[in-house]
Amino acid sequence: MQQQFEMRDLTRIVVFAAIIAVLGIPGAITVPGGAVPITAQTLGVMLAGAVLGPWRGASAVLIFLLLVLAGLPLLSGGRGGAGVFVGPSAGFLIGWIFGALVVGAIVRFGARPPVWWRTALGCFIGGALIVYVIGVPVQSLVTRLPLSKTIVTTAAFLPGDLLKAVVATIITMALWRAYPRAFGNPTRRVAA
Ligand SMILES: O=C(O)CCCC[C@@H]1SC[C@@H]2NC(=O)N[C@@H]21
Repeated sequence: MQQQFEMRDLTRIVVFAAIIAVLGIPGAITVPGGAVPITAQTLGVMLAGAVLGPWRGASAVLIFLLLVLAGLPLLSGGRGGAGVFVGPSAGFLIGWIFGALVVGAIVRFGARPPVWWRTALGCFIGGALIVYVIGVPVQSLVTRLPLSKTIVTTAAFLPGDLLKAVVATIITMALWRAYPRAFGNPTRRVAA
């Protein structure tokens, strides 16, 4: 029964879709020579997977992206609409769905409570590497920049994405201690 989808799950999913949107408010950092910006929204993708688990986390990202597709200006810098899904960021945006899925799978592997090092590893592998694996080839195709050169521009994302994985880990561990219900159907509580 634990896997049953509840109304509260939908609420959690919508809350995390909103968190991803809010993280777009500070805007983006343009990478010199790169067509894809640095954005805090990947922190929201990591948190969605780490806190909600793979499927609910990916659903939060999917809802966010559907709202963007519908034209809501929810991407950093107030962008939205179908155009972003055929632009240089397209693969990264689709990669966010799989990224959240992988973050959640790694963090949730072996059940709860979340373990800090696996949370950090999951956030970095899912929230950064998996996103790059899908995003970089698409960026290369769209911009017609050789793959090797596109990979070089991707290095600019690494420091920020590492930092975001650390921040996502700290928030996830703190949230588990303070409010395990956020994770949905907690079966075990950690000692304070
Ligand atoms: O708003 C956009 O158009 C950008 C979406 C994709 C940004 C990618 S996701 C991985 C990497 N880390 C970042 O901070 N930016 C890129």
